[in-house]
Amino acid sequence: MGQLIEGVWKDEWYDTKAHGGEFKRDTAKFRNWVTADGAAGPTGEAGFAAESGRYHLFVSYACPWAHRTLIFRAIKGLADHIGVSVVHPDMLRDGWVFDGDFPGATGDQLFGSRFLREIYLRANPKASGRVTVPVLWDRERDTIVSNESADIIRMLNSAFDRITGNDDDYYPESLRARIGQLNERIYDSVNNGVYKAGFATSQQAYDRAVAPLFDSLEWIESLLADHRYLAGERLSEADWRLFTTVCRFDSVYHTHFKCNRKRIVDFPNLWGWARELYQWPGVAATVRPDHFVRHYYFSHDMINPHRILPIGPVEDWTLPHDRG
Ligand SMILES: N[C@@H](CCC(=O)N[C@@H](CS)C(=O)NCC(=O)O)C(=O)O
Repeated sequence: MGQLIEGVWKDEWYDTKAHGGEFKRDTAKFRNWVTADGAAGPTGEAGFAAESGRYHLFVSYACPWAHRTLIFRAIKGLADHIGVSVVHPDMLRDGWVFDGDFPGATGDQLFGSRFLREIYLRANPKASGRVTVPVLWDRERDTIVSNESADIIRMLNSAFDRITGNDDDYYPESLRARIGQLNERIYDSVNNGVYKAGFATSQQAYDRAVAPLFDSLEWIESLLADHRYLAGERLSEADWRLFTTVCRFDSVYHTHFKCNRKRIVDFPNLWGWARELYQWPGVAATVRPDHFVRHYYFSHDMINPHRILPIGPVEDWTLPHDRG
């Protein structure tokens, strides 16, 4: 675990001391957009046109942010157009590595690198900052398009539609304002909230994270009592962004990050909604408990010093979801 400083790897854990024991997530540094015609997107440079075979994703099956991009690749019919390299689930002194000795870890399919940081240094030999997944790589310009999952899923939602013929829209114009409101609260209190609770190094920082987390889960439970999906009757980006945290919750966050006031299975609407999304065509194959259980319990030895992986829980995600 570490970061790049002016192109040099420094092995260090998150600095929570600077913020009263609180974990602060870094902002992503590469923020270009793939667009249908290569015009510039909301941030970054122009020149990244959607083309089959041109782009590649570097991901971890363990990571909820990377998981979003794998889901969009699956549900938007992009598997034949965007390649994938999957890192090893253990993230230790060297950060993410490409060892292939774990089922589903593919190694670096483009360059045969050992470390993910080599991909960042290829894009910018003087790169500084955390070396995170997901990374969307451009094989033509030999650089990183983006390392921000929130942006990558919006690109995958629409930029390749002419190539795939799949125009399913998870960010429709009419729901954008509502999706924005949902994302804001859910990102801060749930997606990132579990990390703020789990990485807290003071009681106060933990308390400040865990109360809003469960308030938000109760609020989501009530939304899902009245509507099939978060933004109403239509499945949207907001649902997929929440799903990647929810599918890790009972097996990882509940125990390892001490988010244990309740489990997902204790919220009937949320649990049914989660099973429906899990059962959505193409999605189950992107959910890899073997990677996420191993990653969290093994990599974070400051939380779990003996690196013992837990036996449970046993939950059946294939049960009928009863949401239709
Ligand atoms: N803003 C990024 C966050 C990605 C992120 O933090 N990924 C984690 C894995 S879950 C990571 O790679 N962490 C490595 C590190 O912080 O050194 C996104 O959503 O794409």
